[in-house]
Amino acid sequence: MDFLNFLDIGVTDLIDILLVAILLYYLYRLVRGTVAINIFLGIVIIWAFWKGTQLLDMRMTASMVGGFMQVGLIALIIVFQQEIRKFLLVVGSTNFAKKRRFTKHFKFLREEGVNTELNVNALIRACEIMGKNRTGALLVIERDTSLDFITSSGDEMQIEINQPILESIFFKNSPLHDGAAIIKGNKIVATRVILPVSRQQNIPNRFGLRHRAAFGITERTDALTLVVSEETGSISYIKNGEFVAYKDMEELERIISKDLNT
Ligand SMILES: Nc1ncnc2c1ncn2[C@@H]1O[C@H](COP(=O)(O)OP(=O)(O)OP(=O)(O)O)[C@@H](O)[C@H]1O
Repeated sequence: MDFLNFLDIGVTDLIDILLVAILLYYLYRLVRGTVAINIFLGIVIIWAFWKGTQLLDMRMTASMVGGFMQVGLIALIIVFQQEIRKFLLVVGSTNFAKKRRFTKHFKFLREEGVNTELNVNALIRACEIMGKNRTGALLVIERDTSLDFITSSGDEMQIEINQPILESIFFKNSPLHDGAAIIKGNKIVATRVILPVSRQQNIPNRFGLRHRAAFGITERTDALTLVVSEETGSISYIKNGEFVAYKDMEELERIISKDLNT
């Protein structure tokens, strides 16, 4: 029963399997909810098939699929270019000082004097009023990936969030209304920020640059965005380069609060 040799498993093999499982899980989290998930699943299936043919010593099939897998590596880098970028950006710019679970044990890492809890209710109420008044708005909420690399394109500031402040920033005649506002903790840290625009083909044409900019930043980072349409007054919640569906404002508030705590 030579082919069952692979069942002879040691401690290092177990650690090896565990590490691969963790890596696959994080890869899955990165591509979850995007079109890349289908490509990712396809690759996992082909890889499992390849390993299966190798274990069963089916040499011809294994060498054919193996050849495909080797070329596939280059294709993979091209196909997952966005996700690899996002992954490296997340690894390179993670705000460890903001990680709640982390800072719970290491108080010295907390930002001094900063109320890090975002007032989601004020944010939602402001969006609701702006929607009713047909005031366009683009709000980007920072999570673990630092957004410092884009805030410099706008006007940096430190304003505690409340409903009237948000409304006055995006008021049509306000000098600050253009572009995006960046939210960090419970503060607006920049306004008039220019975001990278998404080149996704499947965004319907009725959505213009404001929405494309929201898609763009959430494709590249783990930020959350709220877009109030000037044209229709509708409020879109965009995360991971996708619209997130919600029934009413109460549900939206719950979803955002949950997303901020995971
Ligand atoms: N790259 C960008 N980064 C940040 N804000 C942007 C960007 N591009 C456009 N905007 C904002 O979007 C506004 C233009 O919105 P546009 O009408 O093209 O978008 P839309 O998605 O159709 O939104 P609406 O439904 O409000 O009309 C600009 O005035 C500007 O404030």
